[in-house]
Amino acid sequence: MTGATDRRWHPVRMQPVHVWIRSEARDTERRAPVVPADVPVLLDAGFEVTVEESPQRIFTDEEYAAAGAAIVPGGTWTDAPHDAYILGIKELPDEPATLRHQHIYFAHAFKGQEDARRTLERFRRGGGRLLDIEYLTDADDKRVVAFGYWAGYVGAALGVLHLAGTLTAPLAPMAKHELDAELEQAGKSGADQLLALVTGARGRSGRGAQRALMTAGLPITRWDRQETRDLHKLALLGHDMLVNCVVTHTPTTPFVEHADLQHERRLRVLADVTCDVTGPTNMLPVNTEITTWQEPTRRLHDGTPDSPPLDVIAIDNLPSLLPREASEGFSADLTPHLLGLADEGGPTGPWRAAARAFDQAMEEPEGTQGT
Ligand SMILES: NC(=O)c1ccc[n+]([C@@H]2O[C@H](COP(=O)([O-])OP(=O)(O)OC[C@H]3O[C@@H](n4cnc5c(N)ncnc54)[C@H](O)[C@@H]3O)[C@@H](O)[C@H]2O)c1
Repeated sequence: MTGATDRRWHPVRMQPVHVWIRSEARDTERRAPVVPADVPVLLDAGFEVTVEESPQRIFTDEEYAAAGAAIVPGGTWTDAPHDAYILGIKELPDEPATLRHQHIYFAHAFKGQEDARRTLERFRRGGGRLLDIEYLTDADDKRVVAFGYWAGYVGAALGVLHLAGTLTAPLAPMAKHELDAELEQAGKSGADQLLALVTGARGRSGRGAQRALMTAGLPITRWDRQETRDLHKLALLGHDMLVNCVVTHTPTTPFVEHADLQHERRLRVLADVTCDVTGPTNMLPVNTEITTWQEPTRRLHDGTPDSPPLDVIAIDNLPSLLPREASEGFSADLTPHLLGLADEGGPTGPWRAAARAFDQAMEEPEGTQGT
């Protein structure tokens, strides 16, 4: 980290830090980055907190008002004071064409897609800055806030329900107690005799996946880096379900390849939480497409006389299916870092890391991002 001082982040702040929680543009997105229960934490630290009205958010406007936030109409962030941090989860609406504020959200804008370039261009034109939550990292380069736990929970749960024959589409956001009741029922109906393997078991989503499997009573095999070093394919294929929660950037022997499908196997469901379906480190190259809330499962192989058909679940917005729990967990992790925006010496390390990632993306010449 360089010691360079940023004009926008001068150590001596005259104004309190202003966090402006915008309404989400995507109408299926019910999550919130900060929940009402955490608003007083920010207010007590001297922050100003504004929340836009939203008909779809899992927490009501009244809950935010009762917590002490100022409530304003949806979409008014465009007129927010210049120094307000505009906080959201998913993409911004297409307008305005120029972005002048500092925005905190998941923009997926640093990997060279067409949309990414357009987003960065909007920031360039308006002089604003993107502090992408994916790039809030600590000194060990580890992400400090993520939705992984509930992604793993929901991914494994959907896998269990599919094994039990009770998964119904289209999927819709639900309450955890409803999902848990379905898991317990699936367990009682025989799913508790099925074998589940969780890869990436020590990570956030791996831990969430195990929790859901325990709710249904399935026996769990847990593999992380050490257990996959010498990959035991026959052991892997001897499970009914694989819940994949691995994050790796180094090419590694994939867990399930096309040739494996001809072997005698028990495996019949792949729940791919990672969803890295087109990346160079896709651990499940038998699948190259995501699945959706409308069609959560897809058949990958019809089976052989000795082996069952194989289906995949690879939904890339799993936490949105449990919006309340996902928001609460995320807010608990993010709020202490928001406090770091008001640090005496300027915003703390993770914010500086996110700002560096943005500056780097802005500096890269056209067409080289993500290569
Ligand atoms: N589908 C969704 O809706 C959704 C939502 C959030 C996150 N995700 C994705 O889920 C994935 C997991 O995220 P996370 O927060 O759990 O990550 P994490 O970093 O907490 O955990 C990853 C785990 O994988 C392990 N690992 C790495 N290489 C391995 C290997 N070769 N064999 C076995 N284990 C290995 C690591 O040791 C670690 O324990 C990410 O790709 C993330 O983008 C998906």
